[in-house]
Amino acid sequence: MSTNIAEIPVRKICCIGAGYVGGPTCSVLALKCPDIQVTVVDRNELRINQWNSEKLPIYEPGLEEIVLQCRGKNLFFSTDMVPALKEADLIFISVNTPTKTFGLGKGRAADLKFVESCARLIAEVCDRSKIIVEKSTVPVRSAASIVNVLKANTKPGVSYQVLSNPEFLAEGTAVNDLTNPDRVLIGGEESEEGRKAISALSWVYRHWVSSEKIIKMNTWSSELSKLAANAFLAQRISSINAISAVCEATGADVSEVAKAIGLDSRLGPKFLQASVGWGGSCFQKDILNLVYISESLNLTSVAAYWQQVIDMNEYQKSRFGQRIVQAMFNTITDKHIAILGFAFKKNTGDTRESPAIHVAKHLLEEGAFLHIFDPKVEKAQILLDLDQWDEESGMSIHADPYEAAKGTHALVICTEWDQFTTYDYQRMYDSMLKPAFVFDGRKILDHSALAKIGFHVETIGKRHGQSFQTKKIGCHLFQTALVPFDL
Ligand SMILES: NC(=O)C1=CN([C@@H]2O[C@H](COP(=O)(O)OP(=O)(O)OC[C@H]3O[C@@H](n4cnc5c(N)ncnc54)[C@H](O)[C@@H]3O)[C@@H](O)[C@H]2O)C=CC1
Ligand SMILES: O=C(O)[C@H]1O[C@H](OP(=O)(O)OP(=O)(O)OC[C@H]2O[C@@H](n3ccc(=O)[nH]c3=O)[C@H](O)[C@@H]2O)[C@H](O)[C@@H](O)[C@@H]1O
Repeated sequence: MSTNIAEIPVRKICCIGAGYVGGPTCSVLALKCPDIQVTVVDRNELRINQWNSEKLPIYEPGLEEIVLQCRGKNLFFSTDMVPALKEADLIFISVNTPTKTFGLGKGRAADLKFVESCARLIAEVCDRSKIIVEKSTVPVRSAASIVNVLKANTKPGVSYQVLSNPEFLAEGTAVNDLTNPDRVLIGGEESEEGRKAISALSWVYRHWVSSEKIIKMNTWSSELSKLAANAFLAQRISSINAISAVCEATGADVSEVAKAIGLDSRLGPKFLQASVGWGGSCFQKDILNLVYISESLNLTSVAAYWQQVIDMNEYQKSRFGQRIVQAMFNTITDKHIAILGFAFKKNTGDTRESPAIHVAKHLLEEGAFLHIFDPKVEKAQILLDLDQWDEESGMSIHADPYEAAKGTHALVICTEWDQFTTYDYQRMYDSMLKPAFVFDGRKILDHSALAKIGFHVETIGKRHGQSFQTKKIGCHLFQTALVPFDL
């Protein structure tokens, strides 16, 4: 579709929601579109103050530079929602869409109360027609609900076009994902007005995204594509994690298997890193949402299929925790264990659904005392995530990895931070109790170098070092945990 820039009057954009999506997306938008004024609004005053301060509310490589360059020029953060909404030509709704915690669909359906309240506010305060862009991840056909709410409350003479424009950025690489997207989806109504709205949003993206990457489609396809993309990505990790369990039981090495699979050009090498399990704010909630939608449509086999992707992830997280206990002679009560990495992945301070939380809780329940270190996660966040335990009874949180390791029986790697590969593990080993264990839940360390130092090393998807348990300890408990043959 050709777009005539001069005809499209998008001069002011407002984004509701200054979170992990709204903040970075609008910062890049402001950087790439100096002719557009972008205002990000949020009802959370603390968050807005942080966006306006020197310490941004989220850590994302490359983001600070962009905010500093654009803030106060064509990028603004505010809690004053009404004027920003009234002035905007186009409004992004980028609020959270968590899993419902009560009522119909509890534990599975997406809670759209924040999206709905945005639609109500827009209809209440705006007195001229606008384009509303659904940026949040929502169940398929949500745009219809937004249209209904808007129509029922709209002022006379005002009309809205609602577009679906899901976001595919991943945390830790958000700036690069936004500046070089694989694709931009724009779903809209199949009408003249719908096409005009799609063109207007497309014009905004055309400031930096080539037209071949801007894919126009019907609204429901666009909404469903987002859920499907996350489900496929998570499914891939669950699949390699399922294979990792077979590797541990047989002597195959999951890294070798992943390499072999990934060289098939039909499959490709990405997202085949076996791990302690996937985390993050979206995979779980979006798949649960897909499961709920499928069940609601009486597609029970489809629902069961996607549910299994989540179940496999739960299995993987639990399996890792159990393996730590088993390897440490079936008891970790009163033992000191260092957890290196608490974020759900590297290059972010976000801990939402982090597998580290699951592992830490498992170890705490088994009676261990934890020493936690993460380069970017705030202490208060860790205490909040592990709120049943406090600093005296269960854990201490460290600002230095060597301090965290000192006097412990084991190191547990839960996040794949690059700097973890450069630490002086000899120094850590010398300060630890013996035998000293390493449990590498991310497969990032040099295991033979660690074994040379003297560590007993266990990792995902590789049969664990039998020699230590069977030859040196010889306890029957271990024999049962091991596979019945030696390679
Ligand atoms: N986090 C991520 O990497 C990605 C998230 N998404 C989707 O984007 C959406 C937003 O996710 P995040 O940015 O991570 O959420 P978030 O929780 O970091 O931010 C959402 C913000 O919206 C604000 N908010 C909620 N209701 C509001 C209202 N009525 N008025 C004003 N502000 C309101 C909240 O105060 C919060 O600051 C979700 O649907 C998510 O599934 C999509 C792609 C990537
Ligand atoms: O909708 C969303 O919120 C986003 O969800 C994911 O992004 P994100 O969760 O930020 O990060 P990912 O890189 O996908 O990692 C998710 C989890 O999987 C784990 N992972 C990833 C890749 C891999 O090979 N193995 C693996 O265990 C990561 O460590 C992390 O815990 C998707 O990658 C984004 O495209 C999507 O926009």
